[in-house]
Amino acid sequence: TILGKDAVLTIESTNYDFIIVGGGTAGNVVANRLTENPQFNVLLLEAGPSDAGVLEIQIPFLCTHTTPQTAWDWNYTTVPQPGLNGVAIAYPRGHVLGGSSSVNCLVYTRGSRADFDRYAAHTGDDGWSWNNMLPYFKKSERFTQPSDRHNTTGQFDPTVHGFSGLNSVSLPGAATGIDDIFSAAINELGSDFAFTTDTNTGNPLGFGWAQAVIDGPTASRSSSSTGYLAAEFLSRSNLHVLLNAQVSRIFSGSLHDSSDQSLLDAQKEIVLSAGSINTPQILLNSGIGDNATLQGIGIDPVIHLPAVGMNLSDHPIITLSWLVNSSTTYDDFNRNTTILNEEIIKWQTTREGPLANGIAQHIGFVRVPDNSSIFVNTVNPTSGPNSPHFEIFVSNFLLGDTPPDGSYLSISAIMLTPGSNSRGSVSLNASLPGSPPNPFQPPIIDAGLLLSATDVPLMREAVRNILRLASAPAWRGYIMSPANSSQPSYSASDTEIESYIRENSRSAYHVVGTASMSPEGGKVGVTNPDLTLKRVRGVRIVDASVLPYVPAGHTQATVYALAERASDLIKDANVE
Ligand SMILES: Cc1cc2nc3c(=O)[nH]c(=O)nc-3n(C[C@H](O)[C@H](O)[C@H](O)COP(=O)(O)OP(=O)(O)OC[C@H]3O[C@@H](n4cnc5c(N)ncnc54)[C@H](O)[C@@H]3O)c2cc1C
Repeated sequence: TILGKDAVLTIESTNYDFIIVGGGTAGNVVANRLTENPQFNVLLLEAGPSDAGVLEIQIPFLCTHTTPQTAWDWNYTTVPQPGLNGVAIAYPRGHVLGGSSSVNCLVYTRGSRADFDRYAAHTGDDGWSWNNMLPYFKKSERFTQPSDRHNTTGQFDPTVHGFSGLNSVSLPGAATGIDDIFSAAINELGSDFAFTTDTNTGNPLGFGWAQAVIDGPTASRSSSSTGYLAAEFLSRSNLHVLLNAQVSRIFSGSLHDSSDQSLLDAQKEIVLSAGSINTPQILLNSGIGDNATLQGIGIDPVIHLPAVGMNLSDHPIITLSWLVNSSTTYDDFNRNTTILNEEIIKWQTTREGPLANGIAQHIGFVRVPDNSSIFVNTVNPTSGPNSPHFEIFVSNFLLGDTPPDGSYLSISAIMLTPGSNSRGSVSLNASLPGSPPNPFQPPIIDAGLLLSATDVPLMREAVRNILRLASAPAWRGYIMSPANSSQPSYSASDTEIESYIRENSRSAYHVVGTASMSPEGGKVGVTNPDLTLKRVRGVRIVDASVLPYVPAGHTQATVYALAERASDLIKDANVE
């Protein structure tokens, strides 16, 4: 059942075993898995509206139209970022059923084996190791034929994928004019650019076809809502979904003074799945955080957990673009509504065509050698052997503000291994001295980007690799000139590249770590390895905020797998 906001009073009169806060990527997985047990009565509370029928969400290529500053975005902005020349950046998060899985850019990457072995070592729980998490990646995944039904033999490794899960994944669903050129370019370059069949095996190094959370047969975005809350699950009598319902705090306490607020009880557990920004916000508003800081802003401390909202970790991204000699790039879809509308009609009638593609056709992962001068006086921030330092992906259009004319190629790099000083935070905005913050106001967000000694050198290495890729002979006659005169050239100095990086890097929106897990009994951290909130009974956190380090890849696949394991942990802990 999905209930509108008016249903609050009905909700109050009902007895729930579990209340899940946040119908996003992780929350919907948990809602689905817990309600497999007909004995469990589950309420899922989502602050945002329904995703039903929203074309911008459904059509893969329109993913860049879903944020920032839309009705499906929390529309957050960070504080000025010292690492980005003092600029405050947009910091989107999904505010809609499906959460960020309804608005993200669909790229499906899992990170490296070493990332998960580091989570296991960090928590002392081998359940988080790659070998133990691979079954959960597979459980969540349904690898589908791409929408153009092309032969995918040799384009992915079926042994590491799942084929009967609830989150659809596929290879690009429409060929583009750059596919053959890209293949020729990586053949010409070899070494770091060598072809790899699949970057999701746990050893991502190399370049290959990009996978995305697109359901091939319907050419549509697969989100936690389309998969885990499909009609067959919503019809379960023990699953109740309340939309437009924003949770202010957990634990009983006074309401905020408005008639449309309610107190709800969970008999077994509250599961916080509000994401890396809102989960710590709810905890802090509930008096769970650093005692002195909470007192300072007029909140009565309940549990002293200083790590709440700290340790925020994220990936910086940089894009270089070129004007190209082509009439088949996707730029027109982003600047001409007549052309876009024609394509939308084609997509609706055939479930094929360019709009079935996401933002990346090709992807690759590069590791900087251990003996690089970057690491002479600093710790190598890699999670372990064979783990990449940066990712490169290729787009058949200008990723960014579309110029009024011209056809473009963009190559972007994400620096995957922020150093230990690159940590931001989520804190509360105490607007009026002496009165507690309004829990419905946005928190203060610091993304902590590009603050460590290794960050810019690794970004610079990534930019040099983009330039190497773009200068492969295969692109001759295709790439014409840089799209932007400030873009560094192949012969640019380190200083020139650094200034481009500081000026143009933005977030890849892979924020984690603000309610990190740590060993049982550990003094730092927010949750135990089984994701229970430290020093509290009956509260668990299941979302990206529990990851103590950002994985070396886009984060949604990790969140799906994490939520699948968390569901098993919750079920095991609540056997009658
Ligand atoms: C624009 C963008 C692009 C991205 N691109 C990619 C990509 O291409 N590939 C990739 O792998 N990852 C990508 N990511 C990251 C990825 O989507 C996230 O890491 C992941 O979805 C986070 O899942 P989550 O469950 O932690 O949080 P979310 O999915 O954000 O879910 C949190 C949910 O809780 C709800 N909520 C929050 N506060 C409250 C409250 N107080 N009361 C009730 N409900 C509340 C929210 O509305 C939301 O629905 C992107 C993210 C963004 C924002």
